[in-house]
Amino acid sequence: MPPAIETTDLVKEYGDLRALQELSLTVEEGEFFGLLGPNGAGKTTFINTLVGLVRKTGGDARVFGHDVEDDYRQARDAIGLAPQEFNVDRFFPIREVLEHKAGYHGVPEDEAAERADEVLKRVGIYDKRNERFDWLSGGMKRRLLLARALVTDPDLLILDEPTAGVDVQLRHDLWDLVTELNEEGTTILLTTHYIEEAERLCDRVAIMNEGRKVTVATPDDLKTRGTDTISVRLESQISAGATADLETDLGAYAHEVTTSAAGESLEVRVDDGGSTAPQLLNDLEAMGYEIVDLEISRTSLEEIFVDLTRSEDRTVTRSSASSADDGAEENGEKKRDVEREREQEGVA
Ligand SMILES: Nc1ncnc2c1ncn2[C@@H]1O[C@H](COP(=O)(O)OP(=O)(O)OP(=O)(O)O)[C@@H](O)[C@H]1O
Repeated sequence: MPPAIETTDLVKEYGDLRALQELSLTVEEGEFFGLLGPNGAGKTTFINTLVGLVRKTGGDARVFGHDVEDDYRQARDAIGLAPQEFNVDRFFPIREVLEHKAGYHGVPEDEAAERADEVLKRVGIYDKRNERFDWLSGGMKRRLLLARALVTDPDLLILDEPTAGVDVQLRHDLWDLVTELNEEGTTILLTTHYIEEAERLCDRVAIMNEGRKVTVATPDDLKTRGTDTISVRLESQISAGATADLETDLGAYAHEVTTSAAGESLEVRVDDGGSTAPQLLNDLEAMGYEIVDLEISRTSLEEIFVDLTRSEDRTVTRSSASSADDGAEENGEKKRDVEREREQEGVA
């Protein structure tokens, strides 16, 4: 079986802005895969390329082996997309919106009605089935986007920030539901700004920055890339002059030694706090310090993420020749994208 998603050297340019820069990424069938990156990293552009809302400038993109442009229909039919934006027809009851969506992807009428009811129950808004989109609360709208993504029974579910702005209860409901779907065999691609969400749900995550893949790893592997901090409280004070000596004496394993202003505690940054702490204790005692308390803290995934995507200049590569006209053209493309999406989603 080919991978659920396979891109090779994928490039997308909006005018002179390179939103995707030779991005090669593979998501295996059955994986729960996270896409992380700061605002503007290219996550939505990547997704939109897969679902045919954006035309790639270069490279290759396949979904279950189907080229996303040459075999658009097969690739698109395999995907259920819950986008970031609410792009739902506002004039029909939501049950009909789902029926239209299923019909658009070739599901016969009777079956479409059954599926619509089934997914409305599954996401917990069946009692709202005869209401229109605008009458739903924000959280219910998010549930509906998920229902619409599921109504075609997709092999690949793409969730673009599904829990942005939802309350804690709904976030947990959605987590449970997508975990269940993944356990049933659906491959999931999730973009999120909540590191905790990625850590909790994903088998692997790709971190993107400025259209490039920075790294791909399991959340656990990522965490091992961070450093630990050992905080030590001392009985006696460290004199101002002794701090430099400490740095030299502990230099074999300490990346950084910081002493408090009053000199009664210090923080030592090391690779692995657990295995280094006994050595540090010995060394400090040998120097004549008495230890009152010691605590080890790990770098959070969030800190590692910030570190990996730290950038002097947050803007994506854009030539200095960029003009106001280019901007208008890009906006035009954005508009065309939305129109195409509406067309494809069965909206007017
Ligand atoms: N249609 C468009 N026309 C011009 N530029 C665009 C268009 N769509 C996206 N961009 C630009 O491409 C870059 C990547 O945007 P994209 O929306 O893919 O990022 P993202 O990682 O999804 O960001 P966020 O986390 O804020 O949703 C940004 O600089 C954005 O301004």
